[in-house]
Amino acid sequence: MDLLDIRNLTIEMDGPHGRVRVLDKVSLQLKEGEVHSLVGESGSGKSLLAKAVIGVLNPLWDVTADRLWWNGKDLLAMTPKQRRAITGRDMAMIFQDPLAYLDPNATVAEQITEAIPAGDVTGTFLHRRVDRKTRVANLLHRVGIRDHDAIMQSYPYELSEGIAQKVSIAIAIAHRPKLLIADEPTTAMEPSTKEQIQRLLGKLAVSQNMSVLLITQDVASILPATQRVSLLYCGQMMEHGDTEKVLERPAHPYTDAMIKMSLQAHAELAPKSRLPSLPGAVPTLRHMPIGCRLGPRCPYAQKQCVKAPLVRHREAQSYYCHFPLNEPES
Ligand SMILES: Nc1ncnc2c1ncn2[C@@H]1O[C@H](COP(=O)(O)OP(=O)(O)OP(=O)(O)O)[C@@H](O)[C@H]1O
Repeated sequence: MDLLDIRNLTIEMDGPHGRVRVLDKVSLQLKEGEVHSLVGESGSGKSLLAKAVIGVLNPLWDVTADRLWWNGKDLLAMTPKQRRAITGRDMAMIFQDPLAYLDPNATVAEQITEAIPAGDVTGTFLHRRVDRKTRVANLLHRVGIRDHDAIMQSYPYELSEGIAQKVSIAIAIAHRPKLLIADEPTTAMEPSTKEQIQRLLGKLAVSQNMSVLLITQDVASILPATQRVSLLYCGQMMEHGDTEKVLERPAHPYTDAMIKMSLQAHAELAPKSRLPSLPGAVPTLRHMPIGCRLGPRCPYAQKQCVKAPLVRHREAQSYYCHFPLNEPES
């Protein structure tokens, strides 16, 4: 059974110019212990999808789904209190700018201690104090911080960006969540730190049997750890599947373009060379194309694309496209 099972999730909201559909029948499944990357350009709906999972969407928006299940339970049928209980116990989230989320006035040790569930620490006052300190040290060790004595006493402003993100991960995993949502956790970091954090998330997924939903705009940045990948464009799912398969033989023109853009961005570009991006611009919410929303920008689009494509499968890949690329020769 999937830990998270989302089928045809749609989110609509009323804006000044009428009703807009910000997520359009999006499906995504997440298994226990899997690192799953959710990739898409800015405004594609990645954060909204994450917010729908943790249940913090504006209550005035219309949220419908054939299925929004957590561990076999229907999240949409729950009361806000029941959902908060599940989110608080089973889920955690980290963000792009860890320093903005850490308390500037408390030491690392104080902040991690606060995140350790009270029931985990028992015994006499003295015993609890020693136990807490050991647990904090263990958590720092688990996120790859060796010099934990010095880091424990530090305030956030004394930490490098990479260490601060590791501390925020230590805080997030202190209550042993089943799902960690990492919303662009390495976006502004330098490449070596980026890779360290990505590998750490991959290692933690295995050692804690924790699923990670890794949200990013850059398809190349997911490589070190992720097993499955989903690509969102303008609130529609374009393709998802086994990361290696999807990146080696993308079926959707959007995936293909994202991979090429990313590879070029990471390569040494000759001066004045053009990035191979899609023509045109991302449409605004008011002017969403009908059918496949990539249509007007897609080099392979034909008349048929004004009808939203149904999901199609090949091996460990699923995609939503009438004219897929890299079809196996028959
Ligand atoms: N509170 C809101 N009110 C109105 N529109 C919103 C709101 N939150 C998000 N949107 C719109 O929904 C769409 C998806 O937004 P979302 O934040 O999920 O994108 P994203 O893929 O996470 O982008 P980024 O990578 O920039 O964070 C965008 O067009 C955004 O303008």
